[in-house]
Amino acid sequence: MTIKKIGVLGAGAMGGGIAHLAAQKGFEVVLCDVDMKFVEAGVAKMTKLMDKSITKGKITAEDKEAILARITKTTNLEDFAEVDFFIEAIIEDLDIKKTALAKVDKILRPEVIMGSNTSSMSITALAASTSRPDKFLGTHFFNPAQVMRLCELIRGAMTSDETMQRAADLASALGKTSVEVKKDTPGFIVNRCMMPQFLEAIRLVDEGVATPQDIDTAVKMGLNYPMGPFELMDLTGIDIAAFVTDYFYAETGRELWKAPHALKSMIRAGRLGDKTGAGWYTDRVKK
Ligand SMILES: NC(=O)c1ccc[n+]([C@@H]2O[C@H](COP(=O)([O-])OP(=O)(O)OC[C@H]3O[C@@H](n4cnc5c(N)ncnc54)[C@H](O)[C@@H]3O)[C@@H](O)[C@H]2O)c1
Repeated sequence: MTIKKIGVLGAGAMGGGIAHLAAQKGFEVVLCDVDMKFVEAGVAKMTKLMDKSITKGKITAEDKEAILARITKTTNLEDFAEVDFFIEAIIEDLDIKKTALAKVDKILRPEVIMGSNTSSMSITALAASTSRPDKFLGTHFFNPAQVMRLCELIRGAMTSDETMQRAADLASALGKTSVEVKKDTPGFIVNRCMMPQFLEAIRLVDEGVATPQDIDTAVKMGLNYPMGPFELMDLTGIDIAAFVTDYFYAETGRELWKAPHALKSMIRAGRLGDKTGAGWYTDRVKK
């Protein structure tokens, strides 16, 4: 089956980005959320981004109209009946995801592959809520999906080789480099590599070795990273970092993943990063 139409459930930061990317690449898209206002907000965000691209001469007004025309906006799951590939990008809650996936599974044609954009949950557990665990995998895009080059493809316990190959082909058609995560492990590859760096950086602060600012400077200048760990945590959310490390600890019991004191203090103080106006830094968000 040739993939022409992609279904995306959840029109937030990731679902909206994936829908935009797919429509840019010439796919028809069905974008669904619980309320039309969320779908409209997702489309408004892509429209704003495309208006900027027009100003910069990267795309034309006709390109923008063609991209938007490829997106069907809906709150009705039945509209997924004709899609050739499905991606779930809703809230990071296992029960809510499982309930939604079970409903969508009944609507999709039997041969259609289902991907989840979860950043942490077990692909095997999500797949078990459907009748097609062999045709279910993790399709982990990064934020913003239109820009970031990677897509992690995660095997659940039952995912078939054919499903992995077809998902890799789709990722490539979407302009992404994909990597195969052979086992359904917490954090997959990227978050598993990134979290120890966050935690070690926080421990350096706890030990009084250096300030967040100096650690960021050291990492950027010494390792040639585009951002330091504290800047990146402020951008992506300190609560997310805490959630992820608590989840890793609960799943593995390894001391390595125990949240350091300074991380807990930030959460208790309600300093969650840019979204709350302050995090490790107080001057990143423009008033
Ligand atoms: N934000 C990131 O940086 C990032 C990066 C990679 C992966 N992820 C993962 O992607 C997924 C989506 O994250 P996000 O940041 O886009 O979240 P978000 O909060 O921006 O958007 C989630 C959307 O899902 C909708 N939704 C919730 N329940 C629904 C349901 N039952 N049916 C239909 N729509 C529903 C919400 O209304 C909302 O519009 C999560 O699993 C998250 O862990 C996020």
